[in-house]
Amino acid sequence: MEDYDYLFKIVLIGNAGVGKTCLVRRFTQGLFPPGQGATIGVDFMIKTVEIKGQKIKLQIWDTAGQERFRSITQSYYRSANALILTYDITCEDSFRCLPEWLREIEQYANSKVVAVLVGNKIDLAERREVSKQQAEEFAEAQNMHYLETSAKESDNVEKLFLDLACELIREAKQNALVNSEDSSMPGEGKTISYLNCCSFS
Ligand SMILES: Nc1nc2c(ncn2[C@@H]2O[C@H](COP(=O)(O)OP(=O)(O)OP(=O)(O)O)[C@@H](O)[C@H]2O)c(=O)[nH]1
Repeated sequence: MEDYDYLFKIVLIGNAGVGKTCLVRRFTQGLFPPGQGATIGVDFMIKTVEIKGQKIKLQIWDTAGQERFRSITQSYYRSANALILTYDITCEDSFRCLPEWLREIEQYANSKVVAVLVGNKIDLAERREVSKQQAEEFAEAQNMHYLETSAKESDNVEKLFLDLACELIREAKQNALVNSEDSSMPGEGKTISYLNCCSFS
């Protein structure tokens, strides 16, 4: 028997050095690794969380941002339930590359994937190169949620993953509802109560 109610696959993508590995380590291990080296290919971690009495197993895939690993990392997009597209608020270049990453998502990910835009390193506010408003407008235009985080200070990191888990539960329930409507008898399977436990805003 499975020891969880839901299993979701979350993949982190974005330029090299924006802090993907640190976000994953902060969430899964509660630490900020000193002298974190570049990811080679893809790394993988699991964290089980409990939301409203349900056990949610999160499979978190941390991909290398370096261009030379792109063909390996792309192959992980397809089965992702969610993608966390990360940039560094102190590095405008990492923000300017976002359209390129969106093209990758369009090309390789499932069309139903839930995508979240994350601006990391807000502890370095004095070095900010991308305004929050700029990023919010970009995310809104792309129909994505947006959140700013600090893996170093642990700001919004739990919120990021837990809100995402809530969103994925909602999606899964909605899909189950649509599927059951396809095959249900009249009057059956028409209602569903959302968890409504958290939101990105
Ligand atoms: N100040 C600050 N530094 C951070 C934060 N997150 C990551 N860093 C630093 O940024 C550098 C890169 O972090 P990584 O987590 O390795 O970045 P990555 O996106 O996984 O990089 P690749 O594996 O090359 O794709 C490291 O020196 C981290 O210590 C943060 O929230 N604040």
